[in-house]
Amino acid sequence: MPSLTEYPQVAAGKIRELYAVDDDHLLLVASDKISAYDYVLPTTIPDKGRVLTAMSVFWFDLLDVPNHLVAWDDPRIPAAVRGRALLVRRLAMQPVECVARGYLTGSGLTDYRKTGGVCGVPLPQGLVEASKLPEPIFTPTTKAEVGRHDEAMEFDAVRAAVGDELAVKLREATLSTYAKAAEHALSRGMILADTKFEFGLDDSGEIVLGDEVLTPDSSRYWAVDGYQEGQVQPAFDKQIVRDWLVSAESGWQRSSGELPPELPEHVVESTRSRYIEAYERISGKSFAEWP
Ligand SMILES: N#Cc1c(N)ncnc1-c1cnn(CCN2CCOCC2)c1
Repeated sequence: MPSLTEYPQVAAGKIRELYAVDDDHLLLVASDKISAYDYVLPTTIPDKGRVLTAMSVFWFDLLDVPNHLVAWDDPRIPAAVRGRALLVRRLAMQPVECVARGYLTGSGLTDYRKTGGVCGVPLPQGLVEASKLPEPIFTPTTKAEVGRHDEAMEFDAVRAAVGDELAVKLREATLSTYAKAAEHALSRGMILADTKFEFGLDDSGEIVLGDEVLTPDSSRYWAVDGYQEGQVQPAFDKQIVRDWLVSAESGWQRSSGELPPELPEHVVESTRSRYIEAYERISGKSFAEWP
């Protein structure tokens, strides 16, 4: 069994790293780190990396779309990261974050209030926080460098970046995959408000779904119970952390620019439970069965 140190690191984000296994394979490793308010918090959430990896594996298996997953249990995966690592095939990743939105919130709502649409896609008047959109929309962004925000792209910018034909294929793949996932999530009592996919091309030029998929880090999940148009919905996974950080108990001021403090044990444990609950509700499986 190899050690992770044998694999050169080829990319790293706030929460995950990517290593080269060989010319054709990479290892996508999820940590237990958690971010909130654009900070990576000093406290980790035990098992978060394993839960989110298990969710990606579930979705790759459920969705009938070509994807980069080779294995999650393979001799090439070091024991130290087994269960929170995906062995994937190397793709030519496209320079677009492929976002699908079924509901209006966050930066999409901000764009709508300024322009009447999102990423140049016109929407009906009268929509409010958390409104369900008449149909899901493709609202791509750039892939910003670590520490910077992704920037909204209109469809013409996607066409300029990847060409007309591939732009259309990315939009279709994004919306069809979102629709399948949102339908399943709803059947499990969860609203998939929006999600971000990353696609690459394989050697035959086929579009292949990459990165992590449909995790609470790449998606907004809301519980159907309690959904209320017109108000900010609690994030299924991170709301406990967000609320504690802005509560008097934390002693932290978001506007201070200071790093957030360590999380108390009760917030860590509740948040761990929420990630596990999200996985078990979506997959119908027990997390205890994950390696
Ligand atoms: N997945 C995948 C993949 C692939 N299958 N083939 C080639 N490149 C990539 C790749 C390279 N960077 N990213 C962005 C996601 N990164 C994850 C780690 O953390 C940083 C962000 C994906």
